[in-house]
Amino acid sequence: MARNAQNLIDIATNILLTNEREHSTGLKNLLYDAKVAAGQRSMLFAMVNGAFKERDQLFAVADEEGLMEAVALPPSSLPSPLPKRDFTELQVVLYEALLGSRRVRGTSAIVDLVKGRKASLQKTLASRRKRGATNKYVPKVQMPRYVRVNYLLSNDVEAEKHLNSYGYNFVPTISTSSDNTVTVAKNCAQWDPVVPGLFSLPPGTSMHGDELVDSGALVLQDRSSCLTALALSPPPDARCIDTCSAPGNKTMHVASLMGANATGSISAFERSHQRYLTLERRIGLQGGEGFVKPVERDFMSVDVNSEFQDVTHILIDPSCSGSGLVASYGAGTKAELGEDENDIVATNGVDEEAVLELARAQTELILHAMKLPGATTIAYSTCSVHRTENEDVVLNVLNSNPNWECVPAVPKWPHRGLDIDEFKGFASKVCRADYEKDSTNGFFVARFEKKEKEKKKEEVAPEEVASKTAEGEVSTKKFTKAVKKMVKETGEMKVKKVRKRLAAEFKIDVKIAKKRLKEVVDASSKLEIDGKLLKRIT
Ligand SMILES: C[S@@+](CC[C@H](N)C(=O)[O-])C[C@H]1O[C@@H](n2cnc3c(N)ncnc32)[C@H](O)[C@@H]1O
Repeated sequence: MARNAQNLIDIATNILLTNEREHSTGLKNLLYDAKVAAGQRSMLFAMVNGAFKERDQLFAVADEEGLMEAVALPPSSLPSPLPKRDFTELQVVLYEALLGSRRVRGTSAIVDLVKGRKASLQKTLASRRKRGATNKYVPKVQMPRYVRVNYLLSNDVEAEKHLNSYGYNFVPTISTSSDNTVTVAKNCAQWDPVVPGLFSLPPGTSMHGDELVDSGALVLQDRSSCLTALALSPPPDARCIDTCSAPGNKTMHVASLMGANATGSISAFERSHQRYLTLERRIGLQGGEGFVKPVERDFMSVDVNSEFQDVTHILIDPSCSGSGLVASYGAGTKAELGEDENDIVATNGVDEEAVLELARAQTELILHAMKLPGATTIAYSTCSVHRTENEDVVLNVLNSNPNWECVPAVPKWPHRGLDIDEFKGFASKVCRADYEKDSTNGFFVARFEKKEKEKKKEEVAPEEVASKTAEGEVSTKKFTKAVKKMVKETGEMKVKKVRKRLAAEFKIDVKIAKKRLKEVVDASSKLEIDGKLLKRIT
């Protein structure tokens, strides 16, 4: 009996672990595939779904009871990978003991632990409910304090001197391709091995009121959040768009990478008025005025046939579920930490519909950006760990637009996409970040590039771009070329016939063709060879 019960707990634990490993939002398939006796299937469904839904509540109770520590005492005060299996089994057993069948059966050490404390755990749960305690469980995460040097206003030497004056010594960073974690000792600082211009300080270091932070020369930004601008890395003369900018951490990181002598520009879109105001302020504070232009507008409203035709590089960091945010920083205010960079729509507890809706909007943003004729490079990121918002989005985009490909983003970053068969075409090219492996929030980044042959097709002269009109989006240069060709091929022709042929070729109204033809002829100084002929036909 106890063995059967333990078997069910083990199956439930494995399902939850697989679900987490594959960053899937659906448990249904895993439950259907489980090998259990017919009579046990409904018990398994209830156990897995209940433990999954009530995770925060259960862990919060366990934490108050000191059970989290009892399951796995970290070897020191430093963050250490938690033995995931034990915690997941604890989640299942707690569910059964407190909310499910209310019985604790099984043979494992976790079952014994919960059995011994059942009465006390029940009391804690009841008291939490009575005092209306939130059911959110925030893991005690100790993350280094990350600081980025803003190269528009400062440099690494100045930053080092500044930190030295506070008693911090820069020490060499120990990092290998297999260990990308960051551990900073007391009074030490270290440059990031992957992200240029980013340094880390010990967890809990408050930078509140720091002179260089207040002046915008130093920016408090999480390590993972720096990967997007790095994946884009536009040259200093690039024309860029950030489609989802506020509060501007990634926009201003792109600006910093382009440098103080950049000749390009960044149009920073933001659709929320409140957040736009923050963006505008931060662009000013961090030295982006003139070069970085805030645009209070929904990026989806951009007419890709007539606006921003010369934009080559696009950053897309859209609203997401925020499921990767694990950091519970020790000190510092929200604004100080730049936490409000994340526009979180659905948090834990995974609302599958909400996540699918986000993924739809994320896909549309990328596909819309790809329509800009000059676009060659796109960096896409989320602070979500769900494949729905990450690899699935990349796959959908690549299937919908074969003119673009996924290319390696930040090759130095050791952790790549989910190793699942359907993603094998690009999994090694995208980056994933994870608290346990990279000492940062959960994050995802992909870089898309337009395929070479498509770039050539789209190459258009600047004067041609400027002459595009809403009247069928026909450029004067293309139109003139077509008229010349037509006249050369056919010799004299009735004007009506010319108009009709042009209208058909450019898929425009005959009236517009007439107007455009007149424009071409009026400006026909360059059409001298055919001038006579053209005058006649008009
Ligand atoms: C995740 S946050 C961006 C964080 C920002 N990239 C940073 O690093 O500071 C997403 C932001 O994009 C905005 N947004 C979402 N969809 C948008 C759209 N279609 N056009 C313009 N802004 C959008 C949201 O209002 C929100 O402020």
